[in-house]
Amino acid sequence: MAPTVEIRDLTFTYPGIDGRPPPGAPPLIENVCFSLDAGQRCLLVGSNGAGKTTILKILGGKHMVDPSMVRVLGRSAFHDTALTSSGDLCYLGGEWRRDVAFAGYQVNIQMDISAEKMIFGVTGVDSRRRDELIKILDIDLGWRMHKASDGQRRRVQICMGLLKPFKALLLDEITVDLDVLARANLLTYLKKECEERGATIIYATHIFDGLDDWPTHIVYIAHGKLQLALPLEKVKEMSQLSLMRTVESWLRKERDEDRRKRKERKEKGLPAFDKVIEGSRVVNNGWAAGRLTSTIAGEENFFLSSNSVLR
Ligand SMILES: Nc1ncnc2c1ncn2[C@@H]1O[C@H](COP(=O)(O)OP(=O)(O)OP(=O)(O)O)[C@@H](O)[C@H]1O
Repeated sequence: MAPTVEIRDLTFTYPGIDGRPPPGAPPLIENVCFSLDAGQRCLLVGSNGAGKTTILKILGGKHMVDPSMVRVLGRSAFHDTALTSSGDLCYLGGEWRRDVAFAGYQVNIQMDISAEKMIFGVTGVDSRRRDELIKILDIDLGWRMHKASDGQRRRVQICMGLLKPFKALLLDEITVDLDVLARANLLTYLKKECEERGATIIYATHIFDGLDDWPTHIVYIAHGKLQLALPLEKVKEMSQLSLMRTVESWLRKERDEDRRKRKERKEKGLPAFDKVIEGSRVVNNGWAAGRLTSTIAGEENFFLSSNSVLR
């Protein structure tokens, strides 16, 4: 069976305003390869700025790359919007933290609206799944979103995000606001989703509480390059430390190496940090709501689209 997520030689540079990488800009993500099968849960780890969010956004179809570089359920999310609109592929992170899709609109999660209205506004969902999520996340349907705490608001948002039975889920640290119990319950639920339904999850996080036995795989990225993609057992064989201490040791080594290189550059009279190439920052973080031309017909028709860069 084909892997659920397949990344082959993924290379990416944020485009400038003209849609092309600025001349001289080095790739931000370089030759990343890994794949995950149905039922697997991957922790995506790396230091700040390593490229985790960028990879998740590419997988989620928010930045365009050559469709041969990333396949989710055999398709490219950027080129085939049905992958996300059907709920088969779900991305929770980034922009999603501020707004949620509600009854076909983007809604700010701090509006004066009840949790019940938000959650029941998502149509076409299985009521048993909805009830289970409400229970697991311990949501009071009477909460008013504008008066709810950050964590309460986040629980409603996570509930809404998970209502459709995804096949692939991309999580860019969404549990920071959750209390210990809500986070533990959510992690247990997500594990069950993989074991019972064969869902595949990639979870980028810096919080390792309760994660020692949660993932099946670990992927470590540094400076946009793959350092390691291994099953959890292999990582445990390599290190006697807890997962958090293991990752900490990798990041410490990486930082020491970076410092050593910077020192060497300084000694040679070069600037310690690489020169930042101007023009590669995308306004709105690469997201432009809507498309000028639908690409739902598939990637083979994509050359017809006038919006080949942002979506
Ligand atoms: N829209 C953008 N345009 C240009 N460069 C960007 C953009 N967004 C992020 N970057 C750069 O890409 C690199 C990787 O960022 P990314 O957000 O993917 O890292 P991350 O691993 O998720 O970090 P963190 O752990 O801090 O969330 C960073 O150097 C960042 O400055």
